Amino acid sequence: MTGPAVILVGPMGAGKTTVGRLLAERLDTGFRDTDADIVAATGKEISAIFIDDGEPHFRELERRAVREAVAGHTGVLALGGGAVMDEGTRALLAGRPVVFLEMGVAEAVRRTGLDAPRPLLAVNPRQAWRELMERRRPFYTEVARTVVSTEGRTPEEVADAILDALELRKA
Ligand SMILES: Nc1ncnc2c1ncn2[C@@H]1O[C@H](COP(=O)(O)OP(=O)(O)OP(=O)(O)O)[C@@H](O)[C@H]1O
Ligand SMILES: O=C(O)C1=C[C@@H](O)[C@@H](O)[C@H](O)C1
Ligand SMILES: [Mg+2]
Repeated sequence: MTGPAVILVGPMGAGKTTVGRLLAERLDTGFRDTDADIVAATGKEISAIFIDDGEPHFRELERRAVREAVAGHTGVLALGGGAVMDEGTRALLAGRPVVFLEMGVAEAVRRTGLDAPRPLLAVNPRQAWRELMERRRPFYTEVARTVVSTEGRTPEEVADAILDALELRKA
């Protein structure tokens, strides 16, 4: 099956973008992120798309961005945190090298508080994150070939764990 060498899924703040970039460097390949593709295509930040156009519109853009990236990218691909909620996207991911980057709520709130605003966590981030994970965990697990914990690991250590889990280390 052609397509990305690694596909990263997981909740906001799991490190898909940070670890994905590192992993692409280690594998000497390209990095692509569907959130960044959507920003580039629309000329708008993700939070602005949510506010101006609504979440359903964002999800439609995301569906298309995932399809294009899975068809056209052979390096490391990070998906938006909510992409796996779409049934067609889950079907597209079947049999591919998908990694679920996992962490607990305390760490999630610490990390997502640090940088870019996440529209879905704007109000009561702790409770919002917990509810989100309850809904999403079965889908992350369903699409994943392997689950890698990001708790207590630096992004470099997470990248190493992914290389081991997918047996991608060069001899
Ligand atoms: N293993 C880690 N340990 C500590 N901090 C981390 C780790 N991985 C990522 N971070 C930090 O957590 C924040 C979120 O990381 P990142 O943006 O890569 O997450 P993401 O999964 O791409 O989130 P989103 O779904 O919102 O795009 C960043 O500030 C990043 O530096
Ligand atoms: O988990 C989510 O639903 C999201 C995660 C981010 O990657 C962005 O795609 C957006 O902020 C929504
Ligand atoms: Mg990201």
